[in-house]
Amino acid sequence: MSYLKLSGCSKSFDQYHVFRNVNYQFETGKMYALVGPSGSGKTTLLNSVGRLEKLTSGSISFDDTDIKTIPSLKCFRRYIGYLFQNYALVDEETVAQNLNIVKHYRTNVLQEHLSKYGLDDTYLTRKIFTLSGGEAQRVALARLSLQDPLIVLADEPTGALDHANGQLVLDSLREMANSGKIVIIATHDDQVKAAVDECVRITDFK
Ligand SMILES: Nc1ncnc2c1ncn2[C@@H]1O[C@H](COP(=O)(O)OP(=O)(O)OP(=O)(O)O)[C@@H](O)[C@H]1O
Repeated sequence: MSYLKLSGCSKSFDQYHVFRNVNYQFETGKMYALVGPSGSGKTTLLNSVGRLEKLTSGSISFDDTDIKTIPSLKCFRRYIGYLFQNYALVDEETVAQNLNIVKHYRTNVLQEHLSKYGLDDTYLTRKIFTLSGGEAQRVALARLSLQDPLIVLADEPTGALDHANGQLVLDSLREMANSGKIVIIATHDDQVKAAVDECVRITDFK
């Protein structure tokens, strides 16, 4: 089993302390919800793990490797995958172009990953702006599945979806956890809280 370990993590913006001295260990194969009131620092903590934010102090390691020592490209290809509330897809481009954004895959590989999320071949040439929110999030899941990262960071991934599409996202994230990934979901959604193995309350660290 592998671990993502947060040791003495603190983050401030100027004089404002978002979180202080966070110590926590996430395990592979588990799904976690990061919960707390609006503005409590969930996104900031998630982005610190994902190296989109720099910690003010402390460290984050995967097993014995400090994640900030991993070369950026390797980190974003192999270690960190993201799922966002707003999908983070390029609206004016096709589904295939969005799936090929990091690396070019053969069409049958794209089809295989789309079909896992209930999207048939006709979606490959659809532009993102023609998709529903639920379909767009399935494309984002297919992109994540192609990337196959060790750690999945999801920021309110069900926030813009109805219950059925939210459940599809949660079932897909559960499958990723079962395949040995660490899945961390920043959320306010009770549906997510009910689906995870552990709820990590960010206010407990303050
Ligand atoms: N780049 C920044 N500069 C200054 N302050 C920031 C910055 N990013 C976030 N903050 C502040 O840090 C605090 C935590 O924000 P964050 O988005 O992490 O909270 P959150 O718990 O994810 O909130 P929500 O549930 O509303 O999404 C907020 O007060 C926010 O204004």
